[in-house]
Amino acid sequence: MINAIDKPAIFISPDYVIHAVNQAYIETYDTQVILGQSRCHQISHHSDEPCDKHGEECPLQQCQSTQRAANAVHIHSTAQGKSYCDILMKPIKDSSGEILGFLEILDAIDYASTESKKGTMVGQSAPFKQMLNRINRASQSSIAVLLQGETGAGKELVAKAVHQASSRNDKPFVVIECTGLSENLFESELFGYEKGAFTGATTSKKGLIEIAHGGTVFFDEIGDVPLNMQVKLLRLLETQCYRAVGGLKQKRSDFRLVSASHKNLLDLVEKGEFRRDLYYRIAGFPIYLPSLRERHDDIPGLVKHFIKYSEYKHKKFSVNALTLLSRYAFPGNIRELKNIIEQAALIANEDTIHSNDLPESVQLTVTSDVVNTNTDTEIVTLDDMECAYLSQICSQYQGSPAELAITLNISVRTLYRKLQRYGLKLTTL
Ligand SMILES: Nc1ncnc2c1ncn2[C@@H]1O[C@H](COP(=O)(O)OP(=O)(O)OP(=O)(O)O)[C@@H](O)[C@H]1O
Repeated sequence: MINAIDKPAIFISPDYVIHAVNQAYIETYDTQVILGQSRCHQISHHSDEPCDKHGEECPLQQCQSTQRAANAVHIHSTAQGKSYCDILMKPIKDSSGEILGFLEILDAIDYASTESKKGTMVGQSAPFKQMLNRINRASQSSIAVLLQGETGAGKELVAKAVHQASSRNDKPFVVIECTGLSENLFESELFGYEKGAFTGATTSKKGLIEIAHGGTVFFDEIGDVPLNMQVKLLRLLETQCYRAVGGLKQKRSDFRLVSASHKNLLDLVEKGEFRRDLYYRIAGFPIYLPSLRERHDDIPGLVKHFIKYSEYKHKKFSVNALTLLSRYAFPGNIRELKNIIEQAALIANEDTIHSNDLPESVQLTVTSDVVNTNTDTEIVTLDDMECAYLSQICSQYQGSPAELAITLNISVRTLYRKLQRYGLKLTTL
């Protein structure tokens, strides 16, 4: 029976011991499975302890406490290295309802990775894993997905992931940028037009909705669609039918809907700026994208990833520069991080990128953050405080090192030692 499942699968008893395994599972992992002896965590995590001892949620324990199927996203050690995996755990009961064991079915997530990998979403923080869990759930059905998150948080990348992980992945993924769409453009871009429909329409043109047939349409910044066009959009989404501009024939397109907005759409509904019926049509399955501030743990991995795929792959960030980055608030999220890394790598004269190669905005905000740190909420180390303070001075001070040393009440040698330690340079040097 287990071999009838085409994804990697095992049957385990409540003590995590594997009693049945299919070929797909054996091929996924590099550790040999000995039936009646090997435990699932030894194979998938190379660990002698269950995964909840290492900060991951154990779906087996969830299953045991709820008596129902459970799922979780884990990082597994596979034959191909570390990779994301979506786990579905189902309790198997006997005729009296007693749990005999658990069926574990695994689904590899190839659109995300823990380490830098081209074309994937990089991250390993808890909020990132929660988001992956939602993406995987959404991609298994054709429910309308609404992505909500700050600008630059990765909404387009997530929309692509939903498409890539769905059964429509061999069909088109079409992006419709809703910001700035006038009424005329809205209709001709989405629905296309017939020859002679308006001055300049010398040939007929297919609309984006027709091109997307069979695939996914991503409406980016859907909150920017003006009220009068929202009615037309709702009609399209409800019926999947439309007419090209200047055309008489009704056309139909089968597409999966993914929308995104950085604005709070429910607030817009309350203000009367977004139709309530349209909101409920697009928000079948909301996915929240955490801001970079909520996933600070992912910053070092993202830094490595962006450097690796830049022109400056040989350069590296100093520990202090990374510390400053991980303290910055990133209002522009991952897009801002990517820009900052490219700028700093370009500015750095050496192979090591130091704190004072970072844009002033990072150095200044971080300094004031650190200096103003409220000791009730977070205590920073004296080294971090000193590093942030000196980096602020370095970016602003116009005098000589000797004058600065006197002001700081330290010797010039101590000043140079500290600057070298934190990878800083005075602008006047
Ligand atoms: N997890 C991630 N790993 C690697 N790169 C990422 C990740 N998330 C986002 N990016 C990159 O960050 C940049 C911004 O992402 P994206 O355009 O998807 O954001 P957005 O939320 O759609 O932005 P906007 O709201 O401005 O449209 C892109 O270059 C994207 O490739």
